[in-house]
Amino acid sequence: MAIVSSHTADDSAKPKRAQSKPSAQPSEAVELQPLLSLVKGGEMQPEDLGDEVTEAAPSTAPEDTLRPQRLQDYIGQSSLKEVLGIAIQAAQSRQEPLDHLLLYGPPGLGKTTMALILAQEMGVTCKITTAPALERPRDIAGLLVNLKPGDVLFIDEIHRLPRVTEEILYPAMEDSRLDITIGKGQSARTRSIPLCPFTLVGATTRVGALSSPLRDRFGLIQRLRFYEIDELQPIVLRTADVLKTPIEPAGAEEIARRARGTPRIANRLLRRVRDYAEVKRAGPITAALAAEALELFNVDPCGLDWTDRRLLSVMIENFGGGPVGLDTMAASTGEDPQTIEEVYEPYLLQIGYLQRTPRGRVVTPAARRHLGYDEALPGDGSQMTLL
Ligand SMILES: Nc1ncnc2c1ncn2[C@@H]1O[C@H](COP(=O)(O)OP(=O)(O)OP(=O)(O)O)[C@@H](O)[C@H]1O
Ligand SMILES: [Mg+2]
Repeated sequence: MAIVSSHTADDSAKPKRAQSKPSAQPSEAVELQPLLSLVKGGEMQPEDLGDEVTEAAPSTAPEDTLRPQRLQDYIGQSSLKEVLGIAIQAAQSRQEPLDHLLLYGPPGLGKTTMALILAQEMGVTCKITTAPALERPRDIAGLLVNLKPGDVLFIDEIHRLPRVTEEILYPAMEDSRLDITIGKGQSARTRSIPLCPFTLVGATTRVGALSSPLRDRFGLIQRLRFYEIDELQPIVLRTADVLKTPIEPAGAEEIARRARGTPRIANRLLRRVRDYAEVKRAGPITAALAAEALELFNVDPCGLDWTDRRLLSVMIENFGGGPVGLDTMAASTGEDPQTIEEVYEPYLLQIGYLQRTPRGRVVTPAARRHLGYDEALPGDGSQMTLL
């Protein structure tokens, strides 16, 4: 079933709709006019259509209320903003849709937010869906035929698109054309339906998992990087303002320092600190209060949580610091290998606590120091120089 939610350019005052997730409640069937005309003409059977293509019900999901609406309010990612700012201006002056865009990077860095901003800046609607919801060709067909000129179609986790669905996207992206096969066996025929030119924005945490034909059809491929503390601090201040939570700049900085370079985590930590401050009736969030609360929630001064510390300490204690293969790390910690690779490892690599070598992952002396282990044990990052 394809679940899609729409964000229109002028809906900032309306309640925000949920980012599409398979759990969203379907409410209203999407029009399938061009396909329906084929049904009326007897060329397609009604069962050929995606009868479950639906729109998600409006929602006030906390994440949606915190998203900045305009490019100028999107903090950090300066080179991404510059590239997209130019692309928007050029597309607007030519009165064309924006080129197809692939955004990749670890979770929570602002990919969905950027897709919504792009639609807002272009004055079009953003339809949001996620690849696992596009199981069958008719799911994606139903979405494509309903796009208006210039609309943004945002597909989250695009590396998970099934092959059959992906192949429908190729002519749609290149020639604004939908090729569908009608009927089965010997009587099967292919029909082409013209589509409105649109912009596909794909998001993924695993750009390497995309097939090259799909990757090559994106005109813009942009990576989101982790945020610096001085970029996360204004994000925390802005969120505190939206949540009407009194906070001092130093309090916001303390939260930013422990947020693993990730806005979503910064916002989540702020909510935890806000709870703590309210329960303790502590007044505005100061640096000391933020530190006290986050210690309680097991978030250390570098932003490492219980799982990060466990991954590193298992590697040090059981494998002399590495090299350790991903599957071995997963088996020894009980974590899923993909979660380690996509969620935990990128930040540990970024802050230099983990290194990847051809023989596996290695814990660095800096990580040993941080966790209070003896730095000079065999198997630590000093072996790296030999590899
Ligand atoms: N540059 C930014 N400025 C302000 N807030 C941001 C920024 N980037 C992200 N956020 C906030 O962080 C939260 C997570 O962002 P978003 O959902 O866009 O991340 P994502 O990259 O799509 O994550 P995922 O890979 O898990 O889908 C949102 O609530 C958003 O408000
Ligand atoms: Mg997202």
